[in-house]
Amino acid sequence: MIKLVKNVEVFSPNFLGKKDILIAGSKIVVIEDFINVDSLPVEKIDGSGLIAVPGFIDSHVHIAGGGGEGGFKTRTPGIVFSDLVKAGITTVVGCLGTDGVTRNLKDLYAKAKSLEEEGINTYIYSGSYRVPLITFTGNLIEDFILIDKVIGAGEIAVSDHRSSQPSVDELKRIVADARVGGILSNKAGIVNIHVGDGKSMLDILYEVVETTEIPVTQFLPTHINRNKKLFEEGLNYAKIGGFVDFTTSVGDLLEEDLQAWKAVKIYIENGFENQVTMSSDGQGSLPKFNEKGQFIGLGIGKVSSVMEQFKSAVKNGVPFEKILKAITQNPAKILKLSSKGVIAPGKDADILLFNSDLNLDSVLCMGKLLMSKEQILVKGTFE
Ligand SMILES: CC(C)C[C@H](NC(=O)C[C@H](N)C(=O)O)C(=O)O
Ligand SMILES: [Zn+2]
Ligand SMILES: [Zn+2]
Repeated sequence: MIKLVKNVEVFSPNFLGKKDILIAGSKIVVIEDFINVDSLPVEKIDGSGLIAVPGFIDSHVHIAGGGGEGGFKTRTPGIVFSDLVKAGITTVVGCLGTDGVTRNLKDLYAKAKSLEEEGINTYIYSGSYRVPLITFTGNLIEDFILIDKVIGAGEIAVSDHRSSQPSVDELKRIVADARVGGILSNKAGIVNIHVGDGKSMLDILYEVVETTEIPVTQFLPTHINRNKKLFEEGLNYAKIGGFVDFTTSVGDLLEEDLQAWKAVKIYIENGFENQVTMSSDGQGSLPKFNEKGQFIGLGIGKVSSVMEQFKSAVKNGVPFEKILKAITQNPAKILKLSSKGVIAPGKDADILLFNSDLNLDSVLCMGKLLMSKEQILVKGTFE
């Protein structure tokens, strides 16, 4: 099927101006000021007054559910397909968290396949919080080579009372295997690190980088906006070239000024606009423990928070194309999703259309319309 998006302001994330975008199948093929296809059977989408941006990439979602830190009744449900569509998320990376026992990788894989059949792009991380890592094949390198959806390992917990207290040698082996697994399978081999509230913060990552040949870019540490000290330490980590991911779901758990959009703004002002990303921790639990380590309650991560933080950034004057990079081009590069994250000929047709008051009007994923004129066109199987 050929589609033509007419007369739309394009932020690729860089601003391209008012353009026509020709889509054939799942790919963007031509972007020009004016494309005339009157002789062809083309589905026209009127982009007048609308803004086109790349589909959002959420690098950290507990798509099959998570939680459990308050006992069985606090196990969270898996993600509902249209929640992702409404959040403008066209690519998601699924992960396991604290509970790597009742949650397992086969279930995570099956949920990723389910979401893919329902209409969005999905990938997964091998592993969970704990070391030794749970894997599909018993060997992380083999997971990369044999399981197409595996693009990384995580979320591996450090500096957290719920972690497995991994040694630096254990983490070295994991990141070494992820690197080689990624190289052999032409994938990112990224290691998604859950950083907790512990005082050791990013120390173990510095130690791995300082005592091996492995580049700091092999890691994607997340939750860096979870407390002020970690937020500050992340700036030093970015200075050595590290990537930093901020969690969008924690708004009500943090002091006001640690919301993801503000963290991104400050990192951009410090020159790290190509090293920052935002992810939702959707369907993950957001547990609270008191200073004695006692569980006092929990919330649930929401994928909608990516869209909320994006809008907050724009409303607070963060340049459109800069906050966009944090949820499109940057995660695409870090996750080595080379056909994603940018609106350009040859890239996948994952495109969001916003109207002038920044409400999501349409969602195209691999060239298929999932939402149009603010109406969901494609729902999940049981929605
Ligand atoms: C960033 C903070 C607020 C939330 C964060 N969530 C997870 O890591 C996921 C959760 N443990 C799960 O397994 O579902 C946390 O618990 O520290
Ligand atoms: Zn986490
Ligand atoms: Zn998580």
